Amino acid sequence: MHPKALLDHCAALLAQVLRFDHPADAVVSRYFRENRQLGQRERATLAETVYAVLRRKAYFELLARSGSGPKERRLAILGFAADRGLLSGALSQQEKDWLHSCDTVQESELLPVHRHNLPQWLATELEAQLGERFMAVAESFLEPAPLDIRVNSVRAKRAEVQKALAAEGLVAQPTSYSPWGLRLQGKPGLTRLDLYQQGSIEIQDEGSQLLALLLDARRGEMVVDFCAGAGGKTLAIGATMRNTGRLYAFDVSAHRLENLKPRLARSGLSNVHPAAIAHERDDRIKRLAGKIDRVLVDAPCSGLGTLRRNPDLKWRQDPAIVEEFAVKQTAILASAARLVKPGGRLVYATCSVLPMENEVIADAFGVANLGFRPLNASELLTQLKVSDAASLCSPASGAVEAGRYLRLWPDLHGTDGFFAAAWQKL
Ligand SMILES: C[S@@+](CC[C@H](N)C(=O)[O-])C[C@H]1O[C@@H](n2cnc3c(N)ncnc32)[C@H](O)[C@@H]1O
Repeated sequence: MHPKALLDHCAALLAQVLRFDHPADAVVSRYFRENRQLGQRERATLAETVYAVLRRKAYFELLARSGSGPKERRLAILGFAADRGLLSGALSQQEKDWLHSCDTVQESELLPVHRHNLPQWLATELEAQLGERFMAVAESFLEPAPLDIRVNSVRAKRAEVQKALAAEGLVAQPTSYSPWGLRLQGKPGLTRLDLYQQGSIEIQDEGSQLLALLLDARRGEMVVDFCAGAGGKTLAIGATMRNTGRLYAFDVSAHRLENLKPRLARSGLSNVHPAAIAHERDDRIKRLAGKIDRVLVDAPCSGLGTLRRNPDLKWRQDPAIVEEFAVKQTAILASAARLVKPGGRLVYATCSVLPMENEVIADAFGVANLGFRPLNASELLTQLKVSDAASLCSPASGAVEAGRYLRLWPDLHGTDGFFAAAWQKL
């Protein structure tokens, strides 16, 4: 495809994505379905251009104030995710001169908003929480996430998978904290590999793997993954149970649970029982009350810990939506807690970085549920032989002891932003 046509596609797709009426990945997929003539490379350039613009939208909009032509085209030029030579072939002389002048802008001259590229409400929240670390965290969210896989311990060993990947010419290193993880160099396609087709690997951020690890589900237990979705954590939990016991995968979205089925088939797990529930007080939940050894609540949340992958979220969420999530999270956690039997473990987790969806929910649950003993995440992970577990957890704050909560950050741990709290039912 001629670079001019490719740039036109980028601008057209950006115009759709920047309406923010649907998630960016859904808009991109729809655009690809509607434009079947686009090849693999062109699709990659289009998607990466859109994501580059979403990441640095505030900065690019500043640059786009100068220049001429439709705004989406200017943004697409700034974010264009292929080499400059190719881009040049698509630009007028005036656009080339404008782009050259944009290249000379010094970072030191920029206002904070043009460096952190966050909406003001979110910048304020994060700055209040992070103080001097704020800009480092914000900048870490501007980088694309690495590609992590989880080795399915029911099917294979991590070292074997690393070797098998090497035989395919793929470089992968063991992850720093998760015992099952490998981090790939670059972003190779993995789904065509036998390793993937035969269920030895799943694509999963290292942070997600650590949440499943924290539940520490054992052989023969009764376990519930309350918000299982497409089952990323379900599969990891099922493997820690060595394919024994009974693992219920609940979700209100039957559609998401459908997406678990092919993954389940590949994984070789036969201990997983997916079931759609109407809501968190569903009769099915009532019947299991007090019977479950371990319950994971991977709660619906703003997703603001995943901005490296979903940069549109920062422009689509707002404080009112976060407030709604907090209400939902409180209700789901309270219902899920009823499942846990005495001596059993409850884990509450999110992929949000906002205290309102994390510490505030967990602290309030603790105050209202004295029958649940808070567990120290750092101690649990140390027992599970995670190296330097204390560095993955929150420092002491107010009445809360150091290490109480798991708190993952891209700048510190190279994972998405995650939170988790654990309790034991007395
Ligand atoms: C963070 S996602 C889960 C991701 C999944 N655990 C994984 O690892 O891939 C949250 C899920 O909660 C589900 N959900 C929302 N409200 C719920 C409720 N009241 N009860 C159970 N699940 C709910 C959503 O459908 C969504 O799939």
